[in-house]
Amino acid sequence: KEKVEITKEQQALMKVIADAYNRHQIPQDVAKKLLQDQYSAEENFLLLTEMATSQVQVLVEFTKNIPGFLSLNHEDQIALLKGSAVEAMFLRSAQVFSKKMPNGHNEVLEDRIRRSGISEEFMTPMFNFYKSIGVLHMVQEEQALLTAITILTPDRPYVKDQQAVERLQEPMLDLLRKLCVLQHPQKPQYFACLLGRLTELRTLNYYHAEMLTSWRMNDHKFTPLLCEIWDVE
Ligand SMILES: Cc1cccc(C)c1Nc1c(-c2c(F)cccc2F)nc2cccc(C)n12
Repeated sequence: KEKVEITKEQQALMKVIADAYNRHQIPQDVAKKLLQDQYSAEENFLLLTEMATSQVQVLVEFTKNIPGFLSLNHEDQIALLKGSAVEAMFLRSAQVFSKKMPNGHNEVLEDRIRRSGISEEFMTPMFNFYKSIGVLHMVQEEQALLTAITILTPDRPYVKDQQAVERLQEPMLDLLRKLCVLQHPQKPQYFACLLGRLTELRTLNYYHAEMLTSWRMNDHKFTPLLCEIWDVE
């Protein structure tokens, strides 16, 4: 049985990533608004747009705190952010959704999302993913590392220096593997399961692109930041 040890520098890396992840939380006022009294589909959509915009801002701030990210080629930094935004936001909202709020609020948030003019065909994969993340009961450090690993995916479109991204992603994967062994000793497959969620995440890019198109067809307005990160309008 191998003895799993987290080294000093891995502890330091963990602290930097976890602090960055916790420091940049979605403003509670935005999430709280969603839980207030009745809204029309239009108002629900506007609130979700505000929530999505703040999620992109939180994502950019978190990414800037990933050790080594700002030393990457600048075009590659943009390519990584644009290529991972949807996945990182699904991860973040899955975590917000699956535990952050007092009970009863999850149903209200789910109801708001379901009644915001988004068609059913996108709801099912979205909520299936939220549930599949919820059942894992990830600790904060695992969530933060998994998000950083998602952002540091070398084979995003237009990334030129993939090796430089791999060199940043590998230590995160190694640290996450050790953390899973230490946090979930009774589940030897836990690390593999987390990586399996990253594969499931990639399929959500497709649904998200479809959602954007259908919202635009119904003449829904986005914010400039959302237009920029997803090249719409
Ligand atoms: C904030 C939110 C939470 C849960 C579900 C949804 C539909 C949203 N809202 C959006 C998302 C989005 C996201 F922010 C996180 C996860 C999955 C997502 F579809 N993406 C976009 C893009 C343009 C406009 C909106 C309203 N929007």
